[in-house]
Amino acid sequence: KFPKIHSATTTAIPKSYPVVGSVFSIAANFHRRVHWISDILHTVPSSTFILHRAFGSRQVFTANPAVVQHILKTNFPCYRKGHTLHLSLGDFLGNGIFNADGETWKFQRQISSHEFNTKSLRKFVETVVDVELTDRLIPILFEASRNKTIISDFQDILQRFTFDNICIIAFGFDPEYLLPSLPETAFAKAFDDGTRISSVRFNAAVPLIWKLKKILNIGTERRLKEAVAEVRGLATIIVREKKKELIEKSVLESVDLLSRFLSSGHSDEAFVVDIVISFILAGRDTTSAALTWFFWLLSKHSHVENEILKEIIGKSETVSYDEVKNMVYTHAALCESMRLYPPVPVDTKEAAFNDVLPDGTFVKKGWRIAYHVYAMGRSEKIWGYDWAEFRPERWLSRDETGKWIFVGVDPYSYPVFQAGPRVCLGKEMAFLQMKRVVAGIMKQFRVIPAMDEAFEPEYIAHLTSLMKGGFPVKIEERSCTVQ
Ligand code: HEM
Repeated sequence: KFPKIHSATTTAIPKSYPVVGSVFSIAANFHRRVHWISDILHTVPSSTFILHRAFGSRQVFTANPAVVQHILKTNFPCYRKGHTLHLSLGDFLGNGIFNADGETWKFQRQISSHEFNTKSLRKFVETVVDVELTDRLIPILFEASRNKTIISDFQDILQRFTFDNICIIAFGFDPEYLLPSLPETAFAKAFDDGTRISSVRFNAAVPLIWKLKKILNIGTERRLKEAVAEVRGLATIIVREKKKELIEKSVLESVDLLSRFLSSGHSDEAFVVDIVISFILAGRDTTSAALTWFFWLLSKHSHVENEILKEIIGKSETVSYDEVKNMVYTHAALCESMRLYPPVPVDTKEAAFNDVLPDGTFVKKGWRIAYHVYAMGRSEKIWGYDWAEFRPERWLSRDETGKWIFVGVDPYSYPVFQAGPRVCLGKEMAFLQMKRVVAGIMKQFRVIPAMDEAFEPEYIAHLTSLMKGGFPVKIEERSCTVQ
């Protein structure tokens, strides 16, 4: 039993005033907005409510699977990224897939889906992930275990790992961010700032403030401008080099996403840069966040650790692509961990026309509507009385020989990867990467939190989630035995 997971409290829908709506409550809870909205959703019987923002703007929040299915699939044409997202994220993401609707989105989705076919995924695991694991991550963990030093932030190590991985997939460029010296790279730092400031814009209680700061070029808006210039500057250099490389090569040898877009006839630099930036955003902090919480939960649940070890023992030294695919229990444990700590806690759309949700809620054209992944993962209505337990077995059954079989759940009750036509393109890639990393680390090491036994880390989120303050750990070499 794991009782200390953030427990829901009864929280009423905030009071709304003329003109300013619930701006005071929104501002007061801004630092804990994910938990606050989640608590309200657990309190209201319909699991859906309308938040009144300033100047008549409205945002619907829901944790109801039937409503999620309606938004993401049944009435997909109505629920788009929309104006507010486009405006808030546009400076950083341009027209990249995360910020695109209609034909621009369709085109990017079509071309990039080739990057996720079986051949590309196998190559990703057997080259990109394996090399980074063997040459960079394992040596760092080995040094820490041998010298008995504390790794002050394992989350940072995992972020560096996934950043290198995704840059290779997206650009064919290795930023070498995970090195023993843990270098500062201007590109990664600028990327962080760009994401954080864009997310604050999107969630702002009074958007007029960031708009004024932008006009005056001060504070965070000034930093955003610099960060965007840095990210786009480097990305443009890489695009130009890649263009030259593709002219020199008689056949297409590169398999990165950038090469695919350039060879599909798209030479507009700004657009190709947009596409690549969205992919880096998609692939970097999502899997690192998932792995951070996974290793923390694992340290508190020895029976789960043992089951995973049983699955890993007997696999080849560098666990192969096919072996990784078949790690059923580990797959379930990752799903369970992301249920409680989803890498993307809230996802927002905007209504293109008036609509009525399946629960009767009226949605006016232009309103924002968000499905709350975090609240849904902690909903007793969806997961039952034991929702607070970390129990991978809820995703599994046994076949007649006693082997684990994975039993999925309806994606509208578990929209961790979204669902419907815009379901996450990198879902399979993410699982392969995470399972390969888990196997690689757990085969040799135990990851032990270097924090007080009773300390419960805090879940926070910008666009993706984070363990607040980082994850300090000790690393112990494992003699691979199952207790
Ligand atoms: C645990 C890891 C991951 C999680 C939980 C996750 C979750 C999500 C979610 C919730 C969305 C919907 C975002 C939105 O439209 O508002 C999404 C979209 C997307 N994801 Fe992932 N993601 C993960 C890893 C990855 C990876 C590794 C990649 C690629 C390298 C990737 C590529 C994408 C792309 C391209 C989209 C946009 C799809 C579209 O709009 O058609 N994701 N992901």
